[in-house]
Amino acid sequence: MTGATESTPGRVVAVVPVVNAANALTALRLVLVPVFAASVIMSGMTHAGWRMAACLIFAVASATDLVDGWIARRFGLVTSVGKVADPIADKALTGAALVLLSWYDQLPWWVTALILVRELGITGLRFWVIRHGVIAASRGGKVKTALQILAIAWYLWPMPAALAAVGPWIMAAAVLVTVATGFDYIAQALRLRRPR
Ligand SMILES: O=P(O)(O)OC[C@H](O)CO
Repeated sequence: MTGATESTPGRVVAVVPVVNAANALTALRLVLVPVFAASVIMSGMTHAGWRMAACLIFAVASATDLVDGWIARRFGLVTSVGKVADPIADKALTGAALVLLSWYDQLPWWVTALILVRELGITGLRFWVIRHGVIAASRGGKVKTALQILAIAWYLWPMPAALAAVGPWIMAAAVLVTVATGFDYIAQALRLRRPR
């Protein structure tokens, strides 16, 4: 699909189509969430084969997070819809994974609750300031998502106890960055809402 070009007196504004490859990958990530959840449920976190399948689906869905951002920047397909939808798709995927891990007693509920409160709160914050500007994912936000993905994949993949014991440490790092970047976004939102 090609982008249209819109002219206004004195300036030319390129209009990027909302239906583009980058946003399609974001949508694919959302579609993979129930497929991933079904495979975790099939595993009951006890069946090694289903756990591996769940982990691989989770990895593919997470990889779309890297690729959609790269495509959007490389081919000039950055849209406001994409900037808002991308973090929402990430949160749907990691949120589903965290809830399922807690449901199957792999992760304390307070960890899942803390991360979900931050993720849903920041999504709400993005809509609260949307009239003033878009809060795009920051570098810290991307590090946070990468840590969450690594930690979740670690919990999902069946492995010997000595290796599995590393998982909580990765999750602890993810929690710290999740909270710290949450405060950073709050500061950004307050700056955007400040009367000029
Ligand atoms: O920390 P957030 O809410 O900006 O989310 C970051 C995104 O998940 C990165 O793709």
